[in-house]
Amino acid sequence: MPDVPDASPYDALLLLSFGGPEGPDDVVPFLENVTRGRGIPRERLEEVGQHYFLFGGVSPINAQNRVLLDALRRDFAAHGLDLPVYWGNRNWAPYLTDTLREITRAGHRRVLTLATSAYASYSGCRQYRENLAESLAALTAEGLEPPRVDKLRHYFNHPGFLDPVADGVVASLGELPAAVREGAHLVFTTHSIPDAAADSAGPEGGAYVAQHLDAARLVAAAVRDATGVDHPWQLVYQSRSGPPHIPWLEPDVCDHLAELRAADAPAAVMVPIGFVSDHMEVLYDLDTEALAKAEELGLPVVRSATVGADPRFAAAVRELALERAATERGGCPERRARGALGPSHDVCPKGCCPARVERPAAAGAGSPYP
Ligand SMILES: CC1=C(CCC(=O)O)c2cc3nc(cc4[nH]c(cc5[nH]c(cc1n2)c(C)c5CCC(=O)O)c(CCC(=O)O)c4C)C(CCC(=O)O)=C3C
Ligand SMILES: [Fe+2]
Repeated sequence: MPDVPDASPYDALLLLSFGGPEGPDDVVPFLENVTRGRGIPRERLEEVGQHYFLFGGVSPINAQNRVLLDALRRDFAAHGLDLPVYWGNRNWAPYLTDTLREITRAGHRRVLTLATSAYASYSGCRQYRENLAESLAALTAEGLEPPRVDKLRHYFNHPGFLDPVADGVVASLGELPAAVREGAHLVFTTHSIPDAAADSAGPEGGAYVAQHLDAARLVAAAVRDATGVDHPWQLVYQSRSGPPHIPWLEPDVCDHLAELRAADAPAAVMVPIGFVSDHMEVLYDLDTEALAKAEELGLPVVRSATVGADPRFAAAVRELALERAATERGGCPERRARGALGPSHDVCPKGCCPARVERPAAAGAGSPYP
């Protein structure tokens, strides 16, 4: 008789994502939701709106999440894990508050959250926790008694995240012309954030860049093991917004491609390590803009796959959920993680990834919703 996995005290898993428009009429209201109170220049918003209109006003992110949802449910069922999976977004339907209301009405009391962002930062972690707190407040105001909500630890260095990324890079190298393959550079790319946000990311600061560097190093090592070739690599940034006088993480991916060309690099693989699935940043900023730049430069470039709904990632989510459940029951489960940083913290401490203006944040120390 195989072991029945024990998720107690948890009784539901919440897939928490960004959300995106599903048609042209959604684009402007979606952007208004995203940018409310954030001081993003009007021109930047119009520009980003155009990226969505170029794809019929449809972001790929919701379809990606539906596939992930399905993969998680199938993986849980196949392993006898009885943990219902719900999906809610911060910025578009299905909205987080509606999903948490459904979870509350179904009688669930302990919810574990999987955010579709693998790294620490204000935008990638605390902002999700602030939105959880807002939704819990809204439900409380409706007279409901919402469940306790926790968040899974960062998974950037989990084998179930790293292995699919590494396989994607190996596959992309295989798509490059044989003559330039061996000398190809690996261009790991992630969302730029303000320098100030990078400095204060995580419990001790600096976690956003440190986590990306470790993940990139581990993937580059896995690629070397698979191909026998030590490809040079670098971490670069994309999708910068905000006013130009505020410093954000650099170099930009397109500038880096130009530098590679100038240095006579024969080819490159762009590895969108900062993104869990094919978001608009991948489809537009990389596949449209950066690949056009590469073409203009005459540099052969291929973009490698995101993790998406890879079965190894779904299995990693199951493993992380069971790990956290065991920890909550007072046990000491194995906590798998590769690299120099070790497994990330389970509970964000009070000052983790601080916002410019402090707001209540759930699923961490100091949450008003214990
Ligand atoms: C670190 C990070 C992630 C990765 C972690 C995670 O995945 O959460 C991420 C993801 C995403 N960002 C997304 C979309 C947008 N982000 C914006 C604005 C911003 N992002 C920022 C950072 C991040 N963003 C920042 C510092 C800003 C500036 C304003 C602010 O401080 O908030 C804007 C406004 C326009 C603009 O300024 O570009 C849009 C439309 C979508 C949906 C894409 C789709 O539809 O597929 C996704 C997954
Ligand atoms: Fe963003």
